[in-house]
Amino acid sequence: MKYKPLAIPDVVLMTPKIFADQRGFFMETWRADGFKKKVGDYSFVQDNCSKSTRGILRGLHYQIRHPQGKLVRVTSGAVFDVAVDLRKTSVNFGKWVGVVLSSENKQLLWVPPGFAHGFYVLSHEAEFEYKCTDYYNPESERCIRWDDPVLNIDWPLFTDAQPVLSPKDEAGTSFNTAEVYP
Ligand SMILES: Cc1cn([C@H]2C[C@H](O)[C@@H](COP(=O)(O)OP(=O)(O)O[C@H]3O[C@H](C)C(=O)[C@H](O)[C@H]3O)O2)c(=O)[nH]c1=O
Repeated sequence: MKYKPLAIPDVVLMTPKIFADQRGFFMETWRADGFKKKVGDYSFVQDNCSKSTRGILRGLHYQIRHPQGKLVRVTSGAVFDVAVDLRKTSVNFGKWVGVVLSSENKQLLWVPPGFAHGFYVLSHEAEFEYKCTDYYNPESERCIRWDDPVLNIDWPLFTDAQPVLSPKDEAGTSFNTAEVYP
């Protein structure tokens, strides 16, 4: 497994070693020892999976209490995955990083607690799997709009349609009015 800190160094792009043979491939997608050494001492308590179709955008989500670290990957298709630093004391407060995650590149992204997370589906369909460091806590869920002008995220949008959002995401707040982490 290779671990590469991104422009916001707490966000880490992980590239598994792929063992390909005539049957297909094998890869280790996560090891506690390597993750603890290279990323940090986190425990995962919940695994999630979602499926979306082309042009769907989920996010930008975070839990203001019970903040979740997320180790995310795409098992089918491709998405543009975004993490936004919501830690007020961070030098990268309000900054974002984005990467393409796909079943082709098989990469994983570590999104630490303190970040908002979202993704935009680039392929016909995408299955998205992730491990979380805390449990789902709907009361503390918050959403910032994907198109917030201050965050100014450069989503690789299709020109033929606006992103498809859930009502919750349509009703997201602005970054300037969002609750953030101390
Ligand atoms: C997140 C979650 C949701 N749910 C239920 C609540 C709803 O009835 C249904 C769909 O939830 P939601 O529309 O919030 O799902 P997403 O839009 O995919 O939200 C997720 O997508 C973005 C990208 C994230 O980073 C978060 O993990 C999460 O907010 O699943 C659960 O039962 N447990 C959960 O952990």
